[in-house]
Amino acid sequence: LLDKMLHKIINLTVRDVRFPTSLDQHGSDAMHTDPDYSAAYVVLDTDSGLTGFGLTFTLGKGTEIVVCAVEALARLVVGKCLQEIVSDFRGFYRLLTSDSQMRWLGPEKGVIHLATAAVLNAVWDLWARTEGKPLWKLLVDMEPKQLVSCIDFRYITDVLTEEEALDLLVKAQEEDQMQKEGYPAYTTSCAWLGYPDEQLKQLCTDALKSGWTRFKVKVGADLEDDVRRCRIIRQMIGPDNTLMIDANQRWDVAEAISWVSKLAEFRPLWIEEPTSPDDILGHAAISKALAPLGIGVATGEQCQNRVMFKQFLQASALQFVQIDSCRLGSVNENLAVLLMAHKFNVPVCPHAGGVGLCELVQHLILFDYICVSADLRNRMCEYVDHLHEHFTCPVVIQDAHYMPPKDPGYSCEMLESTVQRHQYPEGNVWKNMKK
Ligand SMILES: C[C@H](O)[C@@H](O)[C@@H](O)[C@H](O)C(=O)O
Ligand SMILES: [Mg+2]
Repeated sequence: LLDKMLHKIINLTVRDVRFPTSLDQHGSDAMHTDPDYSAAYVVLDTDSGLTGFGLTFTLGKGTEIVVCAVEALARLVVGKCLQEIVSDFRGFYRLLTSDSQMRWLGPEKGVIHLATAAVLNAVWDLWARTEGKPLWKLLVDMEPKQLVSCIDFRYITDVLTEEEALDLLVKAQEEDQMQKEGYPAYTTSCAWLGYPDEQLKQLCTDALKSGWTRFKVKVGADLEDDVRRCRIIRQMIGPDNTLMIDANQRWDVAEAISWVSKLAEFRPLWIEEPTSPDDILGHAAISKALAPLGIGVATGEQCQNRVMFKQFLQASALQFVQIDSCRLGSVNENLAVLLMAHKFNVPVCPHAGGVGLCELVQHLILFDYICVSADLRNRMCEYVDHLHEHFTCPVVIQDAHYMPPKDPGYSCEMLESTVQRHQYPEGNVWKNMKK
């Protein structure tokens, strides 16, 4: 093992891979009306022959900018051996995020942070493959001291110190239960905003048949539509199943409160991204106003970094933390957020879907359950039923639960044939399309 750890990363390639999901309105919401699910897809080659795969998620246009940012980070990775990186992973995270010239592009936000996520996801994948374990298991088996040494505590020590983090990590006990039952999931696949009612009904019927009990509906563009769609879905799923609604940042604060109040009769568990993802105090006001209605606020898929999450938690501005495997600085930064959420006693319900997000984030939420939260109340991981067939180790869903992945790595290796066909703009899928 040590031998493999000593081998060097000799090459980084990054490709722009896009799927024309907007043609069928998959993934559409009140702000993103024509998303083409895409990825900046990173491959790390080593001189041992082992390969690491990573990605970050985008909506189509602009992926080429993320690709450029990854290329700009490549020199910080190529030439290093894995041992050198993981023996001081905090240092390496800092190197990527705090490069004295490049940090001006962020810091730790926007395109440069998406690029950091893609690169670090590939490094974690490489590490897990080197150890021959799925990433979640690598984390579960790791000594707490080493785990905590991967986290950059800069800017969060006022709420979480390294010593506290060590205390929060519980001994792994519930692994067997996860192997047997899996981690509970909810589906967003039935009710994208661009789907007509007939399609929504059909998908909902199918989902109920397959055992789904928790459903998310897109809202926010037109109140009358929202009322009609929420009514349909609440009637179909019955009073005991769970409903969530997602506005994707469409409203101002007062508008969010009045709009959601009008949907309260459908008893949503949460309203997701009611307003600007940067407006912490706005979210706090919305949380306060909606609490008496029994509706929580969820956010995180566009929360820039651990510092923002810290303030959301400090301000009681969210009741559900939605970590994202490709928005934050990979596993390193997500570990910090999982631990802070636990300290504040706020459940983590990861954002997934897109392309590869389910494959990635399942590892993080399994770790969260086994080593941090040991709790399933009000907890579930998002699931979206698109594009899994393009991965070499796609997620396994059984009875609306994520079954723990068994293959070594972080599960985001794509089929090479997929990458070639979907590469933008030269792949066959795009060559003949007017886009
Ligand atoms: C553009 C995307 O599909 C979003 O609508 C999606 O991530 C969504 O917010 C979600 O929560 O799944
Ligand atoms: Mg969302």
